[in-house]
Amino acid sequence: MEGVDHLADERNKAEFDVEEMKIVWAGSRHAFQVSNRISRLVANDPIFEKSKRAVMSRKELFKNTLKKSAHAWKMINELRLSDEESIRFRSFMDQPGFVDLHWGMFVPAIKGQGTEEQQQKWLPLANNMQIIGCYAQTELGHGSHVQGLETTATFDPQTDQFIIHSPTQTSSKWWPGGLGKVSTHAVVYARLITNGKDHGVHGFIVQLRSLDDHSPLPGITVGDIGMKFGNGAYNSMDNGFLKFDHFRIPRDQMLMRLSKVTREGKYVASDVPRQLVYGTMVFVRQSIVSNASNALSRAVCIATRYSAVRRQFASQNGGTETQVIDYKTQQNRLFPLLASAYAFRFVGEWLKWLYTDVTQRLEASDFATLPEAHACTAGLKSMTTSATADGIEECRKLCGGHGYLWCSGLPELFAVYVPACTYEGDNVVLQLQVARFLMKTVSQLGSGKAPAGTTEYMGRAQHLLKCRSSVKKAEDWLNPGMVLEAFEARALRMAVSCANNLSKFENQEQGFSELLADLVEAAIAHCQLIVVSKFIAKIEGEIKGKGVKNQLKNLCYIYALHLLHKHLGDFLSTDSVTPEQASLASHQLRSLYSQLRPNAVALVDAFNYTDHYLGSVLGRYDGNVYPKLFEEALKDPLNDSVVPDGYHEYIRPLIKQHIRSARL
Ligand SMILES: CCCCC/C=C/C(=O)SCCNC(=O)CCNC(=O)[C@H](O)C(C)(C)COP(=O)(O)OP(=O)(O)OC[C@H]1O[C@@H](n2cnc3c(N)ncnc32)[C@H](O)[C@@H]1OP(=O)(O)O
Ligand SMILES: Cc1cc2nc3c(=O)[nH]c(=O)nc-3n(C[C@H](O)[C@H](O)[C@H](O)COP(=O)(O)OP(=O)(O)OC[C@H]3O[C@@H](n4cnc5c(N)ncnc54)[C@H](O)[C@@H]3O)c2cc1C
Repeated sequence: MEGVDHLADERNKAEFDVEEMKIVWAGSRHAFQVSNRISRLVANDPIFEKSKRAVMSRKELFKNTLKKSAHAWKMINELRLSDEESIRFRSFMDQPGFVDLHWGMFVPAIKGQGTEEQQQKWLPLANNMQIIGCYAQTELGHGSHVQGLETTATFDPQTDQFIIHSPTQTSSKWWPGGLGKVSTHAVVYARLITNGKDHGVHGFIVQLRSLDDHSPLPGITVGDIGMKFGNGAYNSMDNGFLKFDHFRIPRDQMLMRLSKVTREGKYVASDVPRQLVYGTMVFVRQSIVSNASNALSRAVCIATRYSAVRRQFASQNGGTETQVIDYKTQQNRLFPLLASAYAFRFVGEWLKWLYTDVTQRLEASDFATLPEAHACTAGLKSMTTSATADGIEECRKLCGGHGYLWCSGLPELFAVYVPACTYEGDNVVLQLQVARFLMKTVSQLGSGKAPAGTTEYMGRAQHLLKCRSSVKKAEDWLNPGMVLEAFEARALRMAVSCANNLSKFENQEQGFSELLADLVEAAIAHCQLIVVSKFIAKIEGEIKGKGVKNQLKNLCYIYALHLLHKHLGDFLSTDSVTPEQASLASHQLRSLYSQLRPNAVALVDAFNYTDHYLGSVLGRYDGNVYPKLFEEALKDPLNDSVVPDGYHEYIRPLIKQHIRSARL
């Protein structure tokens, strides 16, 4: 029934102040107010309607994205939205497109790697969208191995220009978002060659298309790489290819904040670490962690509301059928995902802080925390995106058959989200960066250099390598110190075990490649410890609102104990817990599920998502699922006519043939 809240009973059960939880989720009262206002602004504008994406052709979808992006830009200007509001606006628009790369990578690359002069020249143009840019790093032959890029930028002292060239087919740029059909400019990563010497990969601002008629400039071959996974979904994005044929750019279009080429062609490296050329990726990886909590919370919101609406099988006393959310199996799959959404939110907040901190330090020429910032952004990007992609698919299954319907919102969410496990660094490749960092830290233990930041616990190796968990009863698993100690012992012991195994190899690189799988496991254990510890830090801080802290505590321990259960092999094999303690953890987890159950719907309401943003019949705020499923079905183009197109050509002849042969 229209106007009736089918989830009202669920909402009445909540034991906490949902409005205060909304503020905790948003990060601050101000952030909540911005999100709340902007999400409704987008939802109420018919231009941003998105339910027909699945039945649009690629060209229609692409044009629809252009239309939405242009309309969004007009509104952002007319309403004079701040940067923060504009970011929220684009995110609630919820349609991947070239603007994501323009604002998300092109502009940050110029800010991070351009000199003051270059910023003054290019940023006003980019900020007014008089030029549109993308980030062209990956090539057909190399994505992960950035040092293996083949595109060359050879300095020509005669003309004071760089000649950008794609010497092989595999050197063609391949994948950059926004490149295929829209971008007028790109930050292109190419091997810098001066006086015949290869100085490795550097960034260059390159104009690709005419600003008059949008045609590619002479020497540029550019286009879209074709359809990607899923209908609709990420196909709104024009991921592109790009080939250069001795294309010339002025010398001052090399991004020269980190190193320079003089008029004479002399390469001048500054004293900052060369890895800063990867700075844009660090920035984006950091933002991907918060995005993971957005995507996972959307899926969890849909699955939770629907699990409360959906009923299967009579209850034991023969009354109404059981809400599927009451099955312990459903809770065991759903509630850890709900907890993960909150966990990723808080670790994302912390990572943002870490990123801001390292940026300020770099500006003051303090590079000490750069390796940790790289390891944290890489590892947490990897861990949270993998868990989120798996979590969205789990939410689809939690919704049974209807989860497979496009209008559940879950197939598209999955299709759009899953490449996050690959872009901005393949998730395995990134964990190996964490592993390198951990191995280095372990090798320095005892050298007098105390590990700091997220590896501070390694400085307590003497204790952590020997200690036995003191958990004796199920409630002990609600003790933050005991939980942290188990996670620290597991992470440290896995890292030390890898380091010991590595030391058995004469050649460290060979040892590393033999032990890759174990190293990735150790890196994941370290990242999980970070997430657990940041969640615990959150619940130990000041939190307002009736019952809010209590709910967050439950979620925190569900997150931690579910991880313990899932990776029990690690915890047992490292002697970080005993089988008895593991069984107490499972007992505690079940109790936490029961405590969470009455609050489940309210906890997803706290995400404050509009029905527009959720884009799901199953996740509707009012829970009015069944009539709306029918409405959606009737909107399908196949239902435009009762007798389908093709009946006379293909169905009728079959049936008639059958009748004729039956008569024989
Ligand atoms: C808005 C969302 C839309 C998203 C659209 C998507 C966009 C993209 O996908 S853009 C392309 C993204 N591409 C990647 O992420 C490529 C992944 N590969 C890499 O980042 C690197 O090549 C690498 C980290 C895997 C390896 O780097 P490399 O220098 O070739 O090799 P080393 O292993 O020898 O590293 C040397 C040294 O530098 C440290 N390091 C590496 N990266 C960074 C960094 N970003 N910041 C700081 N330090 C870094 C590395 O750990 C090594 O340190 P040491 O062991 O101490 O020598
Ligand atoms: C949707 C999407 C958008 C993208 N947008 C952009 C963009 O805007 N700009 C841009 O420049 N790029 C972009 N990319 C490219 C992206 O960054 C790369 O695809 C990514 O970095 C992975 O590199 P790869 O494709 O070379 O994978 P590969 O490295 O070829 O990975 C293949 C397999 O090999 C494994 N592997 C590779 N190296 C190692 C190793 N050393 N040890 C162990 N295993 C290894 C990986 O784990 C993986 O299983 C995008 C990609 C996608 C899918």
